[in-house]
Amino acid sequence: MIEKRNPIPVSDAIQRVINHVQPLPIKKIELEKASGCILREPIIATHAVPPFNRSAYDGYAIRAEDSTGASPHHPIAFHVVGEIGAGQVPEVPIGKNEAYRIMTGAILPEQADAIVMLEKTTKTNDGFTVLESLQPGDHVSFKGEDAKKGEVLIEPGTKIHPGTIALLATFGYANVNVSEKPIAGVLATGTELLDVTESLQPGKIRNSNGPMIQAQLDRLGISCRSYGMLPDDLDACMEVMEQALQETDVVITTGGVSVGDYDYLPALYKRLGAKVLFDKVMMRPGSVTTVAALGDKLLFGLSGNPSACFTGFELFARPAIMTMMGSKEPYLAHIHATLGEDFTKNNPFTRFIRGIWKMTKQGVIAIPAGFNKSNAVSSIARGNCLIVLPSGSSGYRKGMQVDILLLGVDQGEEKWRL
Ligand SMILES: Nc1nc2c(c(=O)[nH]1)N[C@H]1C(S)=C(S)[C@@H](COP(=O)(O)OP(=O)(O)OC[C@H]3O[C@@H](n4cnc5c(N)ncnc54)[C@H](O)[C@@H]3O)O[C@H]1N2
Ligand code: MOO
Ligand SMILES: [Mg+2]
Repeated sequence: MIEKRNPIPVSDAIQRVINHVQPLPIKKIELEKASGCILREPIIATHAVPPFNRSAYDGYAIRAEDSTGASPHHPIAFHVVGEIGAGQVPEVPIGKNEAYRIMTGAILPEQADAIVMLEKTTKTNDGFTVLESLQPGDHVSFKGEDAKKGEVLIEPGTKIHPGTIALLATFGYANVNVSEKPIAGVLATGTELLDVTESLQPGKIRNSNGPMIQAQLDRLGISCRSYGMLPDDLDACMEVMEQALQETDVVITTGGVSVGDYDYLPALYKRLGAKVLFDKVMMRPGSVTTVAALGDKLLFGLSGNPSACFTGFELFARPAIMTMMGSKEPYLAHIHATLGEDFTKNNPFTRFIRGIWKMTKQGVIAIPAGFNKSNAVSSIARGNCLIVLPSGSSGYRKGMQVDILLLGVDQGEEKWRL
C-alpha cells in the first residue's frame, strides 16, 4: 500500500524550511577575504566622507566673492600664492584676490570657498584671470556630503560586494564581522549514474545533478563537500549520510524521493529519525521535493529529475543556506515580465518554467527556454529565470503579465507570493 502524500503550497513549504534555520555564528574575517560573505554588523561612518572640504577639479582655489562681477569685458586677476596637490596641506590662508593652484582631491586652503576650473582661466605673469563670477561652493566636494559621521550606511544581513568592500576600506575596517559559511554535503543517488568521465552504457546516464548542485552552491559562494554517487541501496546510503551529517551543516541529496521500489530516501529519513517537514509540494517540477530536519540540520531531498532538482534547490535550499549565512535577502529577486509565448498546458500545481528573460523596447519579455518537462536538462542550461505560472489556470497567453524569478540575482527580501 503506497503512503498517501499531502501536497502543501510552495510558500508554506518555504516557510517550514525557513522556520528551521538559524544564522550561523559570527566570525571576524580580513577585508580581503570578505567579498561574497554576509555582513553581520552595520557599517557605521567612523568619520565624515569626504573627511575635509576638497577640490572636485584641477584649477585654482579662490574666495568666490573676489570673482564677483567678472565677465569677458571685465576679467578679474588673481595672484597665485602656492600649490596644493592631493595629500598636501596648504600652509597659509588666502587673502583678497589670492589663489592656490589646486588639484582634484586636495584639501581647500583656509578662506577659500570655490574652485575655478583650469580651462576657465587665462594665465598671467603671477597668476590668472577669470571671465565669470563664481558662487561659494562651486566645484567643491564638501566634508560629509557623501556620509556624515555616525550615519548607519549599510545594514547587517547584506552581501558584501565590491562596493561594500570600498566602503569598509574607507572607514579602516581591516577586519569585519560576517557569518560563517555553511558546509554543504552533496550526494547523488541512483544505480543508473555514471561519472562525467565514463562512457555511456545501456540504461545508464551521467550524473548531471551532482555537478549542477555544486555549481548552484558555488553561485552562493558556498563550497561543498561531495559524497559522490551511490547506488540505490539503503544501507550504503545510510552509511554515507551518517558521515555527511557529521561533516557538514546541511546535506543535499538528489534522486530517490518518489514512490519507486528503489526510492530509498523516505526510508532513510525514517531510519535516521529525521522529521520530514514535507514530501509533496504543489509545484511542477519538483512536486516530490522532500525536506527533513535532524536536530538543527536540514536534509534536502531533491528530485532526481534535473529540472525538478534545479528548481528544488533554488526555491528551498538556496534561501535556507542564505539564511544560515545571515542574509536578510535570502530569496531570488523577482520582477514582472510579459509572457512572450502561449503556455497552455494545464496547471494543477504552480509551474516554474525554465525561461529566458530579456529587456526589449516593450519592456521585460520572458519565454520558456525550450523543452520544459521535469526531466529536462537542456532548458536549465538555456534559462536565466524561472517563470512562475500559478495553479488554477491553463490559459497563459502571450502578452499576459507574469512573475519571474531571476536566477543568480539576490535582493529578494520576500519570497514571491501567489
Ligand atoms: N508513481 C509515481 N511515479 C513518480 C511520481 C509519482 O508521484 N508517482 N513522481 C514523479 C515525479 S513528479 C518525479 S520528479 C520523479 C522523482 O523521482 P525521484 O526523486 O525518486 O528520482 P529518481 O527516481 O532517482 O530519478 C528520477 C529521474 O531522474 C534521473 N536522475 C536521477 N539522478 C540523477 C542525476 N544525479 N543526474 C541526472 N539525472 C538523474 C533518473 O535517472 C530518473 O530518470 O518521480 C516521478 N515518478
Ligand atoms: O516532482 Mo516532478 O518534478 O513534479 O515532475
Ligand atoms: Mg524515483
